[in-house]
Amino acid sequence: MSAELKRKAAEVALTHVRPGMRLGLGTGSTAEEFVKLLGPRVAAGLDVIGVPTSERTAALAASLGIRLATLDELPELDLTIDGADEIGPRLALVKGGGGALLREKIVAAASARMIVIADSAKVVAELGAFPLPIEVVPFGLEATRRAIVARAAALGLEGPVRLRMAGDRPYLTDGGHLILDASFRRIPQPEALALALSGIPGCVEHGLFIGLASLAVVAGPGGVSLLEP
Ligand SMILES: O=C(CO)[C@H](O)[C@H](O)COP(=O)(O)O
Repeated sequence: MSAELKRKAAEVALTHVRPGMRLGLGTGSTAEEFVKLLGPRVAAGLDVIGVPTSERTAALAASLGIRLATLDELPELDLTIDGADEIGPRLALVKGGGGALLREKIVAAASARMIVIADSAKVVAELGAFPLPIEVVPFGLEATRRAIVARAAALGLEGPVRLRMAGDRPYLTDGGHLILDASFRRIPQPEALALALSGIPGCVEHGLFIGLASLAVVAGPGGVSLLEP
């Protein structure tokens, strides 16, 4: 997606921000467009406080003068703005392409509302073309991977479950965990898959966000559209 489309979606999301709001700040290139637009508004006097979902977003927001807090300091948020890798029916999402899914999900769950910003290519009739990120603890990695394969086989897993790499080393999340990217191609039963993955020891969190988003702002060549669950 072009930076311009990302910015258009972010601009619409910004109209939902009110003075005094406690904001969850998402991660990824689209969420960064939102943070970049929020910075000048804060400099112009908009009083909000942000809880970042990654060290990367925290650094960007701080550089723009946005007041930040931890989720422990502000455990209830008004609104989270974040991107997504896929937006499916009823605003079920796949997230975690940027590796921040654990903090993103905790922050979204602590928010009264979550607005997803994306380009129209992220909207799909069925989730699964984007490999599902699954955050796991390093201990027992291969046993956890096999358990994921065994549980997910009946729920649409078609391809490999691969350890995400950053160059020649495993990618490490902000929480010190690893990410397995699972190639489903189709996820016909997201709720059942989410439940199955959550029950696997060693699996910290998965990238299926179900029932969390209340609005999607989708920018395409023909303009911006709003999707509700
Ligand atoms: O889930 C995420 C990070 O963990 C991102 O929101 C997702 O990967 C979309 O990123 P982008 O806006 O760069 O396409």
